[in-house]
Amino acid sequence: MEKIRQTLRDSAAARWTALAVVAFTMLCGYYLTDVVAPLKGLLEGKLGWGSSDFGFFNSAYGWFNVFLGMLIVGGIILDKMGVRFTGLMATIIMVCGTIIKFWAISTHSLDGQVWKVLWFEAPAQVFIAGLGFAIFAVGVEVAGITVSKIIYKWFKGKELALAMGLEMATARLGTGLAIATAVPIAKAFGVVDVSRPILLALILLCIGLLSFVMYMFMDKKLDASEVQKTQAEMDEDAFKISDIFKIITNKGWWYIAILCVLFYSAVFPFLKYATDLMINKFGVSEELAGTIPSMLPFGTILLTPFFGNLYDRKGKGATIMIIGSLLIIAVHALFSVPFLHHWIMAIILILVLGVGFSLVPSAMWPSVPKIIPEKQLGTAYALIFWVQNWGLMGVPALIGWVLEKYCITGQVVRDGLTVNTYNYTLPMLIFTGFGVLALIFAFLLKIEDKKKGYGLQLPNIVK
Ligand SMILES: N[C@@H](Cc1c[nH]cn1)C(=O)NCC(=O)O
Repeated sequence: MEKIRQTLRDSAAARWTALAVVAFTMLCGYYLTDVVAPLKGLLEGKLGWGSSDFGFFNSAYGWFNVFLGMLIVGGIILDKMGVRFTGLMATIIMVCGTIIKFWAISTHSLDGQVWKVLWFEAPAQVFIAGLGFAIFAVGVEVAGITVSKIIYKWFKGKELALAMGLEMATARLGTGLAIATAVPIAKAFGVVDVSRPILLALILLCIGLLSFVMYMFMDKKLDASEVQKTQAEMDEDAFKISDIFKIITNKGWWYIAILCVLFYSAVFPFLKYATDLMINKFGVSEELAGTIPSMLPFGTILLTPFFGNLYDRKGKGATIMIIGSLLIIAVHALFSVPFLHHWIMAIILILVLGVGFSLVPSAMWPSVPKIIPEKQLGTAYALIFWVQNWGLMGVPALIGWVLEKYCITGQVVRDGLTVNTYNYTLPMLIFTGFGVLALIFAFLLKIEDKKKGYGLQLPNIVK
């Protein structure tokens, strides 16, 4: 009988270690992604950033990813050059973008300057900080797709959804820590300094870069342990530009991509404003306001791998995405009800949102390899992230604009700084709308799965 060849991925210790190392890099990236969000009030009081400046800055996340197609370029590079080269480039880009962002927020040399670029007018500081954030975002998004491919490489036919869930859980620890610690760090030592949390994020990212370099050695070892492909097999597997056409003509892929942009538009942009919502609607103090939204990512840390494991073993991926979308709608609709303003209600809703935010991603990302072949996977993930980035770019800007135009209710003095107060009913109704549309696409995906037999309702583990 032929002996089954063992590779490094057959060693549980090796594959879980590889996962831990790359997940840590993502944690560092997610920390920086969200560290500025809880500082909205301090940025307004200390640096004079209005709600639309804040929204404009947050929209920078998608500037290069969307308009320059950097995510698509990153996906093609990933499929052509492999995970080691692409991941290293992505982490270096994250560090470079953060250096620019830190400089913009800590310097006084831009004070008093207002720039107009195309239709946008904002303080020079907002533009430069946005530029840094936009560069960082190219890095973190390409790192994200690279890590998805790395996980597939190590876990295909094994605990794929659990591994993806654990990676997301670790990354979200970064989001939770960012939301919970940004204001206390900015206010530490009795002097308010909004650049301090960004400096910490920069240090973390440098450690994340070292962590990825460590992974590169593991990846080399994995490749060496696998059966070497023949030239003909490599030519057959090589990514071709025509593969993009194959991906974008796949209806199932489109349903996942649209569900992704709608679902994430109801969550990540919400998190940017969640601290401010706690202060304005639920009357929580500025110091504690980040604690409640930070329960969202912390809650997902256990649940995302839990639902991933469930999907691995029992299947029902499409149904999981439908239930997750339903929860998101319920939570945002209840957040929009004006008389529900007790902080306990806020905690309950955030916890339920955490369940929804665990359900959809735990099933969505491991479902992509069921629809798209492995050689196109990097590009397929990149294209989904590209569609998603329209939402991550547009929705924060939209909410900032809506707040400033329709929702200002007055002004208060907090810690000696005069800031606006806001009514969040309209923004929360907008988030509810995204949830409703996401639900429709989750149903369409389930129908398409039934037609095409992708196996989204089947377990991932091959016995
Ligand atoms: N494309 C990323 C977006 C993101 C937001 N913050 C950091 N990255 C993504 O969707 N990642 C998957 C996830 O569920 O976190």
